[in-house]
Amino acid sequence: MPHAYRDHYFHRAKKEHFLARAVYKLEEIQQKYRFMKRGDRVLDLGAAPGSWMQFTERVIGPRGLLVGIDIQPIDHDFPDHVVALQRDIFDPGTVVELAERYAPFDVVLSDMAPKTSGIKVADAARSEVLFEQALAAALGTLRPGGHFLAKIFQGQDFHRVLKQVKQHFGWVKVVKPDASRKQSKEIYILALRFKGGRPV
Ligand SMILES: C[S@@+](CC[C@H](N)C(=O)[O-])C[C@H]1O[C@@H](n2cnc3c(N)ncnc32)[C@H](O)[C@@H]1O
Repeated sequence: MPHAYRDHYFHRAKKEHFLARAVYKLEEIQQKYRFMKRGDRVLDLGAAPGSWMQFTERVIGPRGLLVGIDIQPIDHDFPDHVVALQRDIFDPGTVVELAERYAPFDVVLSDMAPKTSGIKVADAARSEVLFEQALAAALGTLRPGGHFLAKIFQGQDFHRVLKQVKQHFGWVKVVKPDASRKQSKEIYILALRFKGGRPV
């Protein structure tokens, strides 16, 4: 990581033994909206290296279930109620496996991000595709009344994507946590109260 990015949150994550500074974005959203509860079943997409998993595992406790997936390996020792899988969300078998083996989920999280090229329009377009894939996974695995939180880089298609989310959830809010770098185009869409299932 370039030295310039080693900010307050980076050092805090090291000190508090979190695998990434990203944890503070989820912590902030959870503290404000309390959308995850003890005993929940949670799916975390784009979970490597695993800081959201570390945080979520503590929120849901041993009676919950956490499934984290990433194309990269998730190399961390988690307790028994946590499953870490190396999978590509674009592989059609991934959502089928999640739906058949682990659904229904109370909450679907996605912090998935493309490898950035520095070309803002291209990076936003790839992030929007990842977001739509996360939304499809959520629609196929959430229980009615469940919640969805996902990252997206704001680009040309942002409002179309937001409209799509609003069709499926009772309450939707765009959130920019303090821990998200100001210069970054990333924001999170928090969508509560899934209106109902659709087959995978
Ligand atoms: C910002 S990182 C996630 C950090 C994570 N939330 C944490 O707290 O440790 C974004 C992740 O999205 C993953 N990702 C990107 N494309 C993916 C895909 N097609 N399928 C699954 N994961 C993907 C990347 O491998 C990367 O690990």
